[in-house]
Amino acid sequence: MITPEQYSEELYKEDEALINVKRSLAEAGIQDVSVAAGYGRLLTMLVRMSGAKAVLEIGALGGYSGICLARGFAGEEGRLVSLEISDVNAGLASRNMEAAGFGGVAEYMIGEALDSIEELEKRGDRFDLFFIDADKGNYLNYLEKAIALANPGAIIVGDNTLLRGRTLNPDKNGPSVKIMRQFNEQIASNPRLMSTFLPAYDGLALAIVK
Ligand SMILES: C[S@@+](CC[C@H](N)C(=O)[O-])C[C@H]1O[C@@H](n2cnc3c(N)ncnc32)[C@H](O)[C@@H]1O
Repeated sequence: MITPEQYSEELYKEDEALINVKRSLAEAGIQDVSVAAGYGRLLTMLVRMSGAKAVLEIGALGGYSGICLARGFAGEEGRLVSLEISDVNAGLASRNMEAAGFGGVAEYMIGEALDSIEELEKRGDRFDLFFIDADKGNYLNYLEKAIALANPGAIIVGDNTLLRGRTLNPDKNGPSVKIMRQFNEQIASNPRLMSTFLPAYDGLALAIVK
């Protein structure tokens, strides 16, 4: 028997641009922790369905999710700001975005994401969709900042909310696990959010800022 995730991936094969991201990560010796294929497709659909024009991605890696997000923009109006601590990763993501036909769509801000967010706050930038996918220890901070930078009705997506099962395991209580549980609880109970939790792959939190 195959898993539901494998079945989904049989139905929807990754295309050349996304395969290229994976190939480039392997060639650079960088661990591939790109968003799962099915959730990448979901990101495209969320951007398209919501009509988001300004998207903030926290964690670029090789540009897999960046391509998925940019694919959701209808026409040429969309703008992606991507926060990445590694200049090597940001360079790779930028090249892969360009190869996928999205050159110039993304602005990469290199450094600690929280510092870059401070800069965005100073610039007065606001966003329609957030994809949180960087260091797990800052997920609660990223959630707080996303709510602060959200346009009304903005979508917040958080990846890896199950931490490969550690979130569910009462014997696992490391700092990232504790923060991820708090993040999931905040997403579920914050009165400013309408939300749900998708348990496929490594878990995905999905919320709308009311
Ligand atoms: C899970 S990967 C992102 C995957 C990417 N969103 C995708 O699906 O293609 C996490 C990325 O966050 C970056 N990162 C980790 N800590 C960070 C921080 N404090 N500030 C900014 N970026 C960070 C890592 O360098 C890595 O590239």
